[in-house]
Amino acid sequence: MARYTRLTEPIALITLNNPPVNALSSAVRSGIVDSVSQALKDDQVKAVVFCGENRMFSGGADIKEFSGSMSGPPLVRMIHSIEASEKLMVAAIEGVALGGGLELALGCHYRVANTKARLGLPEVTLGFLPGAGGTQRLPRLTGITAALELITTGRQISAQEALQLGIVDQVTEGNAVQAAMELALSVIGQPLNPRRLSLRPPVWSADVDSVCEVALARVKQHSRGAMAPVACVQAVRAAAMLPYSKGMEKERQLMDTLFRSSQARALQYAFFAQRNAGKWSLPNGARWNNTKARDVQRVGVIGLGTMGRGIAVSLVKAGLSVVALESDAKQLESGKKAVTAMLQRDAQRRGVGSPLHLLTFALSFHQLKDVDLVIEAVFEDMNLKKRVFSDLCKVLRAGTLICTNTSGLNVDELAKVTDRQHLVVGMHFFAPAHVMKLLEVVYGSRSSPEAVAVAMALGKRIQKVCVAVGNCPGFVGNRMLKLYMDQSLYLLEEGATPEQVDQALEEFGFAMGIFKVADLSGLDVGWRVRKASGLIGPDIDPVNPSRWRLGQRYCPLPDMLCQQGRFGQKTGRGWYLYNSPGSKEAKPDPEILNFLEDYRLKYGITPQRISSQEVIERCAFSLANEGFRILEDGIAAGPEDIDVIYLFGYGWPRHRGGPMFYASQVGLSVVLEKMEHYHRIHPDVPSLEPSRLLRRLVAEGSPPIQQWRNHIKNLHSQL
Ligand SMILES: C/C=C(\C)C(=O)SCCNC(=O)CCNC(=O)[C@H](O)C(C)(C)COP(=O)(O)OP(=O)(O)OC[C@H]1O[C@@H](n2cnc3c(N)ncnc32)[C@H](O)[C@@H]1OP(=O)(O)O
Repeated sequence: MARYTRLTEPIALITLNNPPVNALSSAVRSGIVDSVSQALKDDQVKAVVFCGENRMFSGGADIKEFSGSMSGPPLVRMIHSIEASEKLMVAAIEGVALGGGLELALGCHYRVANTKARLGLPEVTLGFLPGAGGTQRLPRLTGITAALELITTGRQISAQEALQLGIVDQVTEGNAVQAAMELALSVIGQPLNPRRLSLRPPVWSADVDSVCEVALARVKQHSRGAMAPVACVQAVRAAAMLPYSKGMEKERQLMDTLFRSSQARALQYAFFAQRNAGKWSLPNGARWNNTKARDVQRVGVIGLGTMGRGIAVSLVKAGLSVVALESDAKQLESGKKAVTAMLQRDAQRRGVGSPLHLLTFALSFHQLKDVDLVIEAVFEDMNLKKRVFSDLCKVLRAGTLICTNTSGLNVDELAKVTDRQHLVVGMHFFAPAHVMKLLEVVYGSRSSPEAVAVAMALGKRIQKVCVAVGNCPGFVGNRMLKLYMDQSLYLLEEGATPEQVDQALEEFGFAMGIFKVADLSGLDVGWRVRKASGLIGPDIDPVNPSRWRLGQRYCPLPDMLCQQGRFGQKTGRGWYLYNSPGSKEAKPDPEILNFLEDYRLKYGITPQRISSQEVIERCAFSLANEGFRILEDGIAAGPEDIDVIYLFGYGWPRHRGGPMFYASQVGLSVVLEKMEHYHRIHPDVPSLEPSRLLRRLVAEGSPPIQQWRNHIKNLHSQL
């Protein structure tokens, strides 16, 4: 797990060997300790160079080990003895040096990095701090301000930036091991104490308190209740105030608290859930590792509205050739201007050449004849999409895939109008499509495994987090969102205000409360969908709209707002008031409070005091309860996929893992009890009834989330 090699006379090479990222597992740490001791015993060896197998230094501590009992040599002690060694230690960094990987390098006396290497301390993203001395050594190299920024964000930096910050001593375009050996040979014999970061005094300066306060305010604003960024600031502050040994004590105390926290468990779960999502499987047994995706080079994008523009930009940025089609010259021109500007801005920001040569703009379907795959992104209207699909079949080559960007329309119904149902899949992008990371890849009943594989591979290529999901109204994300929105609206009817609901959700950690999100997306969007689905029609009294539709409770509040022209941010008024149309700052609107009071009076509803706890329980548990139904229906392969969708598409706080993980943490029996309670009080809301799978998991002793897939399999085999 760590290979020891004697190089030229005075140098030994220690190669970390634990593919794919050379994580510092217990075996690797043991290997390093043994190899260092071998080098120390060999009188001929004057210097040691550390590197990683396959030109990858190290991705840090082995995250899998955190959930078990830790064994092997502790990282802190190992790095300390490397730094304290009387022989010269040099890190040769290629690929990445992250977390414990970088901390190991910081324990070395010199660091050399290849130009393409990336360095960082991302522990904060896993709910930790750099607990192997990183919070004490890094500030002693870079100063407090840079260390605070790097450690509280977990940002990865280039070798060049690391050189500027003093984190590495040399950057090489060539082989870092070779460069590290040359450096070692040139400094052998020089005193090592000045190179031992732990011997440096605290990095105190007169403005330390104010710098740390600013950092604390920033992390509190961004972290939405996450503990780790706050602990990172406290640990770095210690490096400014205390000698190294005392700073290390502080680091350890803070780390102990974080290590035991449910937030750290949630963040590590999220790390693996995200990577698991790429390992898709379909109910028919097709999987990511038994299905080949053919190559896609040229993609057609139909419709250059908001979604089509973002999709085209994502594709071009990934180096794909794109034919972007619009139905009339005016729309094409405005789409072209927008896409071009977005791409040019991006190229400028990244300091790369403009990729506009990859783009062709078209008005005729014939220009799509030689594309490998089409993404239709026209307006969310089934008939319009069907027309586009059948027109496409007249020009496309036989094997070309047709993907629809829809947020919930029936993929099977669309596929039926084509001559290639097996090559039709949904690709549900999230707005703005060039920014949002999530992509739901929707397989219909006839979609072939190859079509799913192609869509998933394309999504990965354009750097999306892709989740394969089955076909049902709203798929996974929006199907669950509907129930979450319903509960939020019922809470308004029962006595809450939009800001009260939003505040509870934001304190829970959501990026934005649901009413602010609704204002941002536009209330008219859902209004149109409700009209199209027959929930609003000529038989509904616009003045006293019914609160009972299609056999269950219905909240007409958003329709009533739309009737008043309150469409959200775009009209300057929605659930909140804005300074002007398009402005983003949401302010409570007294008119809304009066409107809600009148509404309750009109319908004889006695307002209740709604606690934040009730807001969270009704919203978060409803999401999870529907998630269980989605699992029962086989629409998502596992709870991790649902959580990834909520983390990347709906602003669910990462330090709470996702709605399914949250339910598992709160305790499934608690969730069941609460759902039973709310369903008893609101029997007119069928979705509050606990799902069968939730009941079953509780009956089976509430197994850990990692085992749910087996229980779901058993459930399916008994159906
Ligand atoms: C205290 C805490 C200390 C001291 C720490 O060091 S905590 C760990 C800090 N390190 C990190 O947070 C780095 C995490 N890893 C990554 O950011 C990326 O994996 C990568 C940049 C190193 C490589 O990215 P990429 O090439 O895209 O590959 P994947 O992300 O898909 O990863 C490949 C597989 O490796 C597994 N992996 C990655 N890092 C670790 C790790 N530190 N410990 C254990 N396993 C790791 C990852 O899960 C993938 O596994 P499979 O899905 O292929 O099974």
